[in-house]
Amino acid sequence: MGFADQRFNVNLSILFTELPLLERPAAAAAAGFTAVELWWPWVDSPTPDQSELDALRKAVEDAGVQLTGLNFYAGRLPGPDRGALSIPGEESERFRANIDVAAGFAASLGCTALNALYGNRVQGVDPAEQDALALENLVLAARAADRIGAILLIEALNQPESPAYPLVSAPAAVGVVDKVNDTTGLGNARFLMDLYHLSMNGEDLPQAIERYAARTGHVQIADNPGRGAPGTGSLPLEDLLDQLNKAGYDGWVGLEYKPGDRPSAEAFDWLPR
Ligand SMILES: O=C(O)C(=O)CO
Repeated sequence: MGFADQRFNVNLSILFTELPLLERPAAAAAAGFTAVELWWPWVDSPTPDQSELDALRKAVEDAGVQLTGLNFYAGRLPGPDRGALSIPGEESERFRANIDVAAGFAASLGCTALNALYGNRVQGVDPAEQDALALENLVLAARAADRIGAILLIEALNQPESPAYPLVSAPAAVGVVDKVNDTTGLGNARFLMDLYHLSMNGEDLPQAIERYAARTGHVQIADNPGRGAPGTGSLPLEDLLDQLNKAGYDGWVGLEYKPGDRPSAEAFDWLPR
């Protein structure tokens, strides 16, 4: 086993961002990838014009790549926000308005994984109120995902870079996964295991894999320190992915790292060809 045995997809919201959005799918294809994933690309709009959705769909189709993952609207990301679904008021409404738009767009491209970022804590708002709202919205999202045959992903981020985000450990995110599944009875909520975020939180990665591989619906990687390509830091990513495979995870592994001081197309030299 090793990197050559993994199915990697490129995250087009962190790699190839030097290119306009509509050029990124073709750039990923030119770099040899068959699959891509995206954060919600319209940070100011949960409900963009149909023409914008159509243009992105065409760019993905024309490039001949599969969209394997899509984040729901998450506020300004990149930027200070980390999701909208637990933020009372306008942001929650924007998330709700986005649910069917994101699910419809995913379905139109055969994408079967939707990632719902939880949202930051808001000063002056009771965390219990935010958690209750989050559960309501995640249930709506899980049902929408189920209607298109998709899973709903819930991700742990890292505390140093996302200090107001409450899900900063694998157990915290998996706890939410379990609550959503218990409420819907659908079983389609899954953990998004981002090894970079977990390592930034100081988690024991082999132990997290052993405990949570069976509830993991998607994996993302970057090296640590630096959130760069594998080999630029000190994480034993090849071994960790092997361990995930042995534990039964055979899904996509998202490359969600920064290319560094080079064009993204040159940031894949660690990959065996
Ligand atoms: O914000 C991040 O780092 C993410 O991984 C979003 O999916």
